[in-house]
Amino acid sequence: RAVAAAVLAVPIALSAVEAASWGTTTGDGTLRYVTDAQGRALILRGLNTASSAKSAPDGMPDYPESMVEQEHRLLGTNFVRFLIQWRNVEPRPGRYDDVYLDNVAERISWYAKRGMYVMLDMHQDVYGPATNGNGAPAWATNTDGLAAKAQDPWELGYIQPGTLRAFDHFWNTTGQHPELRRHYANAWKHVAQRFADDPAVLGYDLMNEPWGGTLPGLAFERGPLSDLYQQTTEAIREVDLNKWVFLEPRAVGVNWGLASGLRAIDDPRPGEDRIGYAPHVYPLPLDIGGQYTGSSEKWTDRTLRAWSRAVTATARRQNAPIILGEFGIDNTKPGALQFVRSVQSTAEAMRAGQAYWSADPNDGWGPWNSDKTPSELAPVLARAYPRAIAGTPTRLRYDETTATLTFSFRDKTAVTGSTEVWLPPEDFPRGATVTASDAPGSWRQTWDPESRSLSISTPRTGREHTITITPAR
Ligand SMILES: CN(C)c1ccc(C(=O)NC[C@H]2N[C@H](CO)[C@@H](O)[C@@H]2O)cc1
Repeated sequence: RAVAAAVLAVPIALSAVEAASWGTTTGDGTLRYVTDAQGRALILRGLNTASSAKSAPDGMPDYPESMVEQEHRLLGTNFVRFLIQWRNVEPRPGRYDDVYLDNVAERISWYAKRGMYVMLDMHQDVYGPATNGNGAPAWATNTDGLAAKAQDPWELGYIQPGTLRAFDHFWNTTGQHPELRRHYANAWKHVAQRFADDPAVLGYDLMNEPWGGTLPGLAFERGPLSDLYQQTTEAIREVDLNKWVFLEPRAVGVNWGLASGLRAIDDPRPGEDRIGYAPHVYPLPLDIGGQYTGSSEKWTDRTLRAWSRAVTATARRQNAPIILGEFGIDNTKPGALQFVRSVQSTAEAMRAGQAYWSADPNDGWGPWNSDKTPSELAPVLARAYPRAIAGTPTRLRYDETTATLTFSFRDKTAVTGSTEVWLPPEDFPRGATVTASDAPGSWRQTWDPESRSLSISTPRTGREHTITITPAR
């Protein structure tokens, strides 16, 4: 991995210099929030499900409904970044596989049954199976006969000559395949047509970890990547005016904390844009094999602060809510669980959604062992959080040392319902003690031990509300 990062670091160093010209604002966190049918701001927590789908012939993750129930109960998840693939949506040019989409719809219903939200992620790594990756169909893969051998580590596959060529044709950098981006946008249009009326589907993550082939990072993002996002958003809006469209920056560099060059995308829907920002974070010190200890921990923390500033700056440019689409680590590494807590705290301070990579059992990264029992990561992911806030959030923090959850919000017109908080059994075995900044007697709380859900209704006062929740003694 160190070799991979070093080889890749050259273009990054160049774009880092370029990126510096972009600068980043400190910002005060996200501007906007994804809201539910009652207008409440959603704080989304979930898993990426799942890497096993990448190689499955039917494109489905090896993750039964019983595991959805288990994660919802043990981790309190209310969200999933669900992997879908272009190869399964459009196995032949212009021909869509609706049986595949029926299978996706069934999985979505497992989450819907539990009040969970689904973001569909059009996943790719290293372009597609024909270049030893996953995602793109064979008919859309043009290597011109150049080598695209499997690599160890796998990331080096991105710079295989054949893979670079496949990406260059897709982005039409070669000028020889303008049809491929159109097919991609129309594949998304077909998916959106299928799920436009499914209330559990929150929106569409247009491309996982985009790579520009031979195009350097910022030119790639400002050019063909932003063009594809605009083209695809317009195609989706022909059939779906309401789901959120989520954009990812280029992976290399931005996952490490560099600024993104994405242009702001115009959403043709009537009313407010519904464009979200869904970056990933994989700090370079850990990506090149370091562990979250000593100097590597300090560098990683610097990375997380830079990442937060850069992501907030890009989200501001787009006026977009933020969902951290991926973060993860090999749990066997020293300091791994503390790293996960650091990322959770960083995303909380931005009031961003979070999806951990990944739900797959037995890969040493996820919350499940190979026998599907909870791993040592599970209680770390089982973190108290407000699932839906009856206003505009202004502050969110969980102090794991004292198991104290504090959040603040302002009243917002047209919001109905109460604020809903999930509390894990480990930290809140006997429920919670709740204090509010509102006058005693003006607010109410209800605790449901079965769903571990705390409901808090607050009066409309025009003043900021602050709620503090600690374990009941
Ligand atoms: C050279 N390029 C383009 C590159 C290198 C490395 C990653 C990566 O580690 N990604 C982090 C995780 N994300 C994927 C799934 O989206 C996982 O397989 C990686 O662990 C991405 C791209």
